Amino acid sequence: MSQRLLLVVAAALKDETGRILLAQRPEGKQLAGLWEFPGGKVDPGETPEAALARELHEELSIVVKEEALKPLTFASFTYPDFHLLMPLYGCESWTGVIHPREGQAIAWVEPARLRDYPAPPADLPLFDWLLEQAQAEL
Ligand SMILES: Nc1nc2c([nH]c(=O)n2[C@H]2C[C@H](O)[C@@H](COP(=O)(O)OP(=O)(O)OP(=O)(O)O)O2)c(=O)[nH]1
Repeated sequence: MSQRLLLVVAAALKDETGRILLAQRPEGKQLAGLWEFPGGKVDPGETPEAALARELHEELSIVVKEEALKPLTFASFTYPDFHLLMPLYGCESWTGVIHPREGQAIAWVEPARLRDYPAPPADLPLFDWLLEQAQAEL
């Protein structure tokens, strides 16, 4: 069976203490209520980095330079309607103050606590990857 491949870009925004920003998917969206990385679909003709900078501005009102987006790892996960391919970029610098613009709750989460937040299944290996990285940095 062939499945639609959906390219979604996501960011692990990291603060000075190593915490990662999660955002709760707003009501009415697919997977509502689950905690995820900010990001979204790459539009036709858009690079992944441009798409992620755009989404971060739309969702959180911050400005991120594409050079500040560091490729980390990716998720590849089959949902009922599509196959998700989601590169995860790290980002430690931006301008502006984080302000959720779509009514979504946000949380700064220590890597060891990421698994406490109900999340889309595609994200769970990414949570584990971030924890391993944080532990390796100690
Ligand atoms: N942004 C984001 N999406 C994720 C994550 N994990 C995960 O499975 N997804 C899925 C949920 C959605 O099916 C898809 C992203 O779609 P989206 O609805 O957030 O993208 P978007 O903002 O461009 O959507 P739209 O409402 O403008 O159509 O990827 C994640 O950590 N972050």
